[in-house]
Amino acid sequence: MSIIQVNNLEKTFGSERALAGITFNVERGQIFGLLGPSGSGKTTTIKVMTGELKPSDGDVNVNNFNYKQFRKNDYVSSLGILSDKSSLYERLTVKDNLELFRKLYNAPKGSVERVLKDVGLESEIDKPVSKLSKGMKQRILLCKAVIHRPAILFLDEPTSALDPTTTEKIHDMLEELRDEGTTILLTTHNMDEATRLCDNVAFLYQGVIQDSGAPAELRHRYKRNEVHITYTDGTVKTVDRTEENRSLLDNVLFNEEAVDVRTDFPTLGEVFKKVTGKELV
Ligand SMILES: Nc1ncnc2c1ncn2[C@@H]1O[C@H](COP(=O)(O)OP(=O)(O)OP(=O)(O)O)[C@@H](O)[C@H]1O
Repeated sequence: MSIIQVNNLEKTFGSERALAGITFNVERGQIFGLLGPSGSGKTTTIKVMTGELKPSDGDVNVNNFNYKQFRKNDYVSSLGILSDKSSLYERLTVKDNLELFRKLYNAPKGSVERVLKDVGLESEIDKPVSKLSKGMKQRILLCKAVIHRPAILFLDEPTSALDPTTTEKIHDMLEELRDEGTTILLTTHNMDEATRLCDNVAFLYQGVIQDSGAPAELRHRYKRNEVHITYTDGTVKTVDRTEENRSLLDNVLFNEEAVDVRTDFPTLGEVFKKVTGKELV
């Protein structure tokens, strides 16, 4: 059974309809990406799942808890959350910050050193948080979210506005967490991030899931039926992959007339634009 089940979830704020009845499931041990431009409803979805907001309609079950039980301690302690509201005590050291959360969640001694090692920041353990760079703080916030080894991790735009090296380190850590069995639900605008990390994604736009699937499957589903041939003299020809071009394509491959033969797989960003008519920015 799926660890996250969202059925016809609706959320309205007064006359504003943030979620217009969305349905999706996440399997245990997957990284699932909610992709959408600003205002599409990603944060609202996460806030419902973390118990911060109540659904206006529909049903949500996470890790065998119904949304009506999302305020229970057992539920809350099974989650790790990283959002733009997550914060650290600037004047305390990295160690003191993380020890506070370790004790709060009853995590074993040594957990602080373990998570810091995972994000490559063990040498910063005695520094006050105020002395760290933005990328380092984000990695410490991730440590805070996972110190108690939660079953499910909710990440609201975990790498937005971070440099490529920090982003890479965070991606490595998320993959390790998945390998250990953690289920991760993240939101992002970043299609490269989604393509690299996510087992499945849902395209959210105007409070509606417009399409969903594995990134490779979506790219395959929306591919153009064209083949680009680069011949040995440098000329490039584009032909449709149809029955009547079969012998031409066979010849190209068999006679080694071409230096490159490529089919056109759109990027996930191009697929998003095709589905919604909107750039994912
Ligand atoms: N507390 C609130 N009161 C009123 N409207 C809200 C509230 N929270 C969200 N909304 C509205 O719901 C819609 C979805 O917002 P949400 O924050 O979920 O989008 P998002 O996809 O996370 O965007 P971003 O990428 O900018 O964070 C927006 O139109 C927003 O204005």
